[in-house]
Amino acid sequence: MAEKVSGEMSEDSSDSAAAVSQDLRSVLVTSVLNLEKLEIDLYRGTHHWVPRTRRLFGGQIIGQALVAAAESVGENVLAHSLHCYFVRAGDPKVPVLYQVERTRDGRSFSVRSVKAIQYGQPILICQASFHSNQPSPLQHQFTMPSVPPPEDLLTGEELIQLYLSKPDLAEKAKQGLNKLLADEVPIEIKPVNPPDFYRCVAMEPKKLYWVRAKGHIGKGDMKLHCCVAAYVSDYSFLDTALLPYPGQRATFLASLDHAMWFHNTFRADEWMLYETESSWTGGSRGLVQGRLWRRDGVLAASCAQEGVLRVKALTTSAVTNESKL
Ligand SMILES: CCC(=O)SCCNC(=O)CCNC(=O)[C@H](O)C(C)(C)COP(=O)(O)OP(=O)(O)OC[C@H]1O[C@@H](n2cnc3c(N)ncnc32)[C@H](O)[C@@H]1OP(=O)(O)O
Repeated sequence: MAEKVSGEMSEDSSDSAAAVSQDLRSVLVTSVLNLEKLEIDLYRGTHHWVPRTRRLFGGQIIGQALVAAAESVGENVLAHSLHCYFVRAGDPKVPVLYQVERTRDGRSFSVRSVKAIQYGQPILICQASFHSNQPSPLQHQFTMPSVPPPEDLLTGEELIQLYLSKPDLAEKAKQGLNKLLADEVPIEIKPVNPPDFYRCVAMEPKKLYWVRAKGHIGKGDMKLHCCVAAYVSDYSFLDTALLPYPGQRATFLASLDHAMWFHNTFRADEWMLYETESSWTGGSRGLVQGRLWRRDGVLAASCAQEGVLRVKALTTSAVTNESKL
């Protein structure tokens, strides 16, 4: 019989003392990243939130692939990096199978290859590397940008409500915002520098927002926090590259690859600052880089992604009504 893995981790004593009720648990750990084990190194994952593009959310596939890879390594190693290619669109109508290949186990590092499969074909290929914790005299990192704390900022939902309260809002824009509100994304965000709704001037391709998984995860297993962060890191990442182009609407936006490096321990259910920037666009593609900061200023993880960006010029009246959350 198939068993569930990873999502339901053991609680540490402070969490069990708090007796976290089931409905406060993050859906990311109870469902999305809770894979069904079918065989040794073979898992099945199901979907929770599906974007309006009707293709599977890339972050979900990466997070699930990392759960599958992490199941096959020792307890004392943590993911330090992953490199993925999205080779086909994921179909939300069927589950995804994850097949793990144990590429190498060394004294310090273990490498795994994971293929995410639908209809017998790979939709994602992922290499993940795990490392045992080792001390080092070499330690440096950039400094976290100075921003207002999450408590002083509006959530994505509150910003949408604010935009919806504008009396002269066009019907089409209202519909778009209401659809956004209805989305059941298992992530909470608080933008630090949200573009003004009516803004139709080019912005620097840089974003800053506080982000965390919705619901409670607990201190628990650092491996699982890495999987949750992998999920979160793909959310609203690639659209950073569109900020300089208010006159263009994306007709096709899809990530081609995603890389991630984990530097320090963190909790994915606590606010982290996501700093994203796009260093380049061209040839219908765009490159974005991201840094996930713990709120105490420690750099938790770095990410990079290239995506396809196909756009269409907006008419002047449409530019003013486009939502740029
Ligand atoms: C943004 C965050 C996310 O999570 S995105 C989700 C994760 N990423 C993904 O799902 C991407 C998965 N990968 C893919 O879908 C494929 O690798 C992609 C990127 C589409 C590869 O593209 P390609 O090799 O062109 O595939 P294809 O021939 O099957 O075409 C797909 C659709 O694109 C169109 N297309 C192709 N080339 C052009 C072009 N030069 N100009 C305009 N359109 C083009 C094709 O006609 C095809 O369209 P359609 O699907 O038939 O409507």
